[in-house]
Amino acid sequence: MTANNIVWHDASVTKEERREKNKYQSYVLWFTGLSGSGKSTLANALARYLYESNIQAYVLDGDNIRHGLNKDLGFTDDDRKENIRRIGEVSKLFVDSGQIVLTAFISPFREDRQQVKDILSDNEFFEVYVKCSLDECEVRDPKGLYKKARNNEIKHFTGIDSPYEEPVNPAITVDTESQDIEASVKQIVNFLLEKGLIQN
Ligand SMILES: Nc1ncnc2c1ncn2[C@@H]1O[C@H](COP(=O)(O)OS(=O)(=O)O)[C@@H](OP(=O)(O)O)[C@H]1O
Ligand SMILES: Nc1ncnc2c1ncn2[C@@H]1O[C@H](COP(=O)(O)OP(=O)(O)O)[C@@H](O)[C@H]1O
Repeated sequence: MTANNIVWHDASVTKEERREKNKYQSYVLWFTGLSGSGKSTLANALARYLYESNIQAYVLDGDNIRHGLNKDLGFTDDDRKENIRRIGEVSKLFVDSGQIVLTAFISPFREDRQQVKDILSDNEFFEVYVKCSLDECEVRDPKGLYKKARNNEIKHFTGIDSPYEEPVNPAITVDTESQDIEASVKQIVNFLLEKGLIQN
């Protein structure tokens, strides 16, 4: 059921004022990739780098959000869609509050990622494709989930019996098979500097 009789209330402090005071823009870096590709590792390494540069960034991570806000959702296509829709809305609130948001969700469907982009303004959504082959992710298997999926102990596992749609035109592609964590963080930081999304 949808609610009636609700009226938007304008905020007394605007997004632009918050950005002005912070001295940096607010936006979403949307990390997407297979389980084990390195989304959480890179988002957290970048958050640490930004924090030490006096820039507030907050990581929203699939595993963590599924313990709370989205604990009612599983891994069917519809549940993943709803997962990403909610995270998109939460990210939008963070951006409105002047924060940089680093999201680390598999977000396997192009359409769902596009929908998040569509609810944000220009220069508020940057897709970061964390590229890593399924073979390498299976070797890493940091949580032992691929092993379980191969043994049929987990159904609908991304890359095994559930699809992953690669980004078509991501803002950044970090190849975590050919470069180390530090090099990927540097690549993203360089992108942010070039775009004027952070200052030196
Ligand atoms: N069936 C299945 N498929 C994929 N992943 C699974 C599954 N079951 C549990 N997990 C664990 O949940 C993490 C993915 O959650 P996400 O919210 O990022 O997934 S999605 O965006 O809704 O597809 C994922 O975390 P990451 O490894 O960090 O990606 C897994 O640890
Ligand atoms: N070059 C690399 N870049 C990122 N992670 C790497 C790299 N090489 C090895 N790893 C390891 O791969 C694992 C990736 O796990 P994680 O960050 O949880 O991935 P995801 O969030 O995509 O599931 C971590 O254990 C990390 O240390």
